[in-house]
Amino acid sequence: MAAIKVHGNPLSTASMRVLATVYEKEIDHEFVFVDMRAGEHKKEHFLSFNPFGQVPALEDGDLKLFESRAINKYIACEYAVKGTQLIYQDSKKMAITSVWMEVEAQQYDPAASKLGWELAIKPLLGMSTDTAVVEENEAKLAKVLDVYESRLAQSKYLGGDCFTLADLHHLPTLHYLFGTQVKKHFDSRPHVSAWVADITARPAWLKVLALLSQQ
Ligand SMILES: N[C@@H](CCC(=O)N[C@@H](CS)C(=O)NCC(=O)O)C(=O)O
Repeated sequence: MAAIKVHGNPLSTASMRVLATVYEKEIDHEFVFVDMRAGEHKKEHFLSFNPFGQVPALEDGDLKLFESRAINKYIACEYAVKGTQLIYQDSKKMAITSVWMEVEAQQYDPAASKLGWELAIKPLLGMSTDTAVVEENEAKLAKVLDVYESRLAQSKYLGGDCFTLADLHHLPTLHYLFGTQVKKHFDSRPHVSAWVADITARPAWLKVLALLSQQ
């Protein structure tokens, strides 16, 4: 029997974030497909994992978790000896990594997710893009990327010398944004551009993309 179960949908950015971690950690796992088109995430069974009715959720024995970033922190701690070390054992190094994990969640992701929705997802659904929302969030994202450019000029990865969850958490939104006009904001900043090329080429991430391409 698999060690853990990931309940999610490969098209969902938050599910992709957890899958990237599971692949980095090389953990035996079962992926339980949640059919969002059929509304499975709003039905009783899935609500027992996440009362907010959003994917992903994790089951590890008796433990049930939701919120992709919290799931990833748990996996990185619980399976510390397996696969890639996605967190630091040293508390000062980990504190710095935690700062950049918060930056991703609080500064980067709100703008990146809105842009992904407006420029990548809405066109797929035949909905029209709100250009005012795009303009506002492109400006917000550009400011965040200026900070990233300075940070990455001094540090190979956001959290420090090694690839950590602080980098990994960006991968799903990067995937959607790179098919849009927003790519230019990453390309025009040399350290950000080199960092994106590095983290998106990781074998674990390529496995997530392979799963996505089967959908
Ligand atoms: N902060 C949550 C966000 C989860 C989330 O927004 N999931 C989306 C898919 S990416 C979802 O389930 N949307 C359906 C809904 O909100 O009804 C996490 O990181 O896990």
